[in-house]
Amino acid sequence: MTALSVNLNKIALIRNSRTIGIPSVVKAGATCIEAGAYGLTVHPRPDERHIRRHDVYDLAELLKDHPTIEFNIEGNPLEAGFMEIVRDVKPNQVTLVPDDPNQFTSDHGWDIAKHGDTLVPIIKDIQDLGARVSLFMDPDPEQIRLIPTLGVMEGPTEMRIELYTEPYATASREGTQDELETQHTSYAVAAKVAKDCGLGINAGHDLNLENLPQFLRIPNILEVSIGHALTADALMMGLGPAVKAYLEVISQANGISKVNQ
Ligand SMILES: CC(=O)[C@@H](O)[C@H](O)COP(=O)(O)O
Ligand SMILES: NCC(=O)COP(=O)(O)O
Repeated sequence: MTALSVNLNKIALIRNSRTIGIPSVVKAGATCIEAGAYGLTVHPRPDERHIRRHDVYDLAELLKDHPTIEFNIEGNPLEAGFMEIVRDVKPNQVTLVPDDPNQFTSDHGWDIAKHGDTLVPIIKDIQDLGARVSLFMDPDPEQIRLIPTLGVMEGPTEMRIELYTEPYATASREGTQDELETQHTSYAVAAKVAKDCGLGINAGHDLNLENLPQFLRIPNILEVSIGHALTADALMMGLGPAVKAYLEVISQANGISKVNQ
């Protein structure tokens, strides 16, 4: 069953637009847990435009009362302060994302050929903390095939990739049927290559209630992390009902994908 990790970035973004602390990121996290989310995701960016450093520690405190709920922290490990937060919090998963500090949003995966050697000691440090490492990747088989050559597959924790799904989501929203099928096929091929390399497969960015069913026909997607669209849906239906709506779509899609596996 594909796990749903709810990204709380946009709750924090709304919270930051006033100085009175609402909506509470911690209360939103608790609501997601109550609704059945498998995990919580945060992306503390250097400019703290949404998730602030204290949010990460506050959520870590909440999750001490919920030991089965996974905590996924995303970010660029080469940015100052990120690894300090990871070492302090020791999350279940760390998703490494090659974002520049002033990027509007995440919009590309790692170039393993160029940065793989730099990532190796970072990956090993994170694995030594007991956390799973997920590398944010474009659906590029050649790049994905380079990951096992880094010597990080034999560590104490599972190695995963997170497929950056914005191109698929954009094709689903505004592309032709051929463009959508082409994108979907590229992700299916990338997922197969990752599976054959022994990598676990996560996915995220611009996934929503409309584009998830088709995407999850790709087998072996272990986790989707969703925040922007889920928060928009929550403004209309409530956060708890929105989480439940995503869980329902995922469980139905998984039922379909089981047939294809
Ligand atoms: C890595 C990724 O695709 C998202 O998790 C990212 O956190 C989105 O960042 P913003 O919420 O700042 O757009
Ligand atoms: N890794 C993707 C994520 O956490 C949320 O992305 P989005 O749903 O906000 O686009």
